[in-house]
Amino acid sequence: MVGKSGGGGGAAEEDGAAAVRRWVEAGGGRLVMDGGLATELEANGADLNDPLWSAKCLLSSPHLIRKVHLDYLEAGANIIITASYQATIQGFESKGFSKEQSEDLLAKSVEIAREARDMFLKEHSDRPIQHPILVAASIGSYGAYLADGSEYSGDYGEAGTLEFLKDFHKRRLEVLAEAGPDLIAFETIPNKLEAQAYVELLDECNISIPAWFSFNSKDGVHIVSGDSLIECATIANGCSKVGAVGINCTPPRFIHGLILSIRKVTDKPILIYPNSGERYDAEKKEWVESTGVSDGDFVSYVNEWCKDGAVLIGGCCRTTPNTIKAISRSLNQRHSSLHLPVA
Ligand code: MET
Ligand SMILES: [Zn+2]
Repeated sequence: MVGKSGGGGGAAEEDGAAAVRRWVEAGGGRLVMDGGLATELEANGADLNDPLWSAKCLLSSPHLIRKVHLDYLEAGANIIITASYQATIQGFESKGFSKEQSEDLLAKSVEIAREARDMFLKEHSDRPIQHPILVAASIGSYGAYLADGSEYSGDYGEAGTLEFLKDFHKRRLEVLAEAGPDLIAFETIPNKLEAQAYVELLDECNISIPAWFSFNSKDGVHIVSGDSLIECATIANGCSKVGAVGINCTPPRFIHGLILSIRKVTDKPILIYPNSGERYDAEKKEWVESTGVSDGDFVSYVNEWCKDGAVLIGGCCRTTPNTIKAISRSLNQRHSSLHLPVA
């Protein structure tokens, strides 16, 4: 069995959705996720113009990653997502690192997040935090590793075979699971094939940590490759290790309809962490600002998403600790009356 249990743990054989429901309940019925990590690292001065994107900070500025995790925790996040989104063994090797060093860098992303959690809990030890604080190990798609924008097209050309994708992600998944996160976050999944590869790997690698599957959409109906969200959510629903299914890095205006589609095919907890509504121009490698929504507008959607059935809510690219603070306030968590053993 790969993975140590943390953040409240639970029996190893507990199914993923049951584990997430237990955490959600301990959070008073909702959990707040963090906001954009990479874009917030940039806002803190990091230069991420590199194929490793946010994972570059694992090499150059781990303290900055820890700071951003802490900023999100202070803003009220219950879940922080590690800087491993674009961290891959293959990506580090192409920078000249050995396999062992590359694996250590992956594990380091989880260690930094755990450290931030420990610091946060210590900082608040006079009035101990009772709600769950969880570390989710991010796994970005093969397209994210390619760093050519294909995580927003899901078009992998020749490489788009099930076996290739499983082989690409396998060791990375094992290393991240062994580093002791509470959850595995398969984020920004652009196509059905990659979802299938993840499901098979979770079983074949005997991963004992609950995972979430989060897809992205550009039209409010399909995921970015054009594959049907309903089919993708059905694949996630078929895996007992998947604890939650949802949408990330997608404009807020599309979320309502997407939640309704997911609900048609699964009872698993639903998670939502949209981007700010701006569009990423993959060629220019920049966010196009005009269509973004303000933190206030973003939060005006939160009630609707809750009514639709989302129980884990946060933000993705270009959302900030202020966005998360606003979400946290609006979810009105009753921290003082909650009880859950942390880590
Ligand atoms: C392109 S989506 C990126 C997700 C990642 N968790 C981040 O916020 O950096
Ligand atoms: Zn994003």
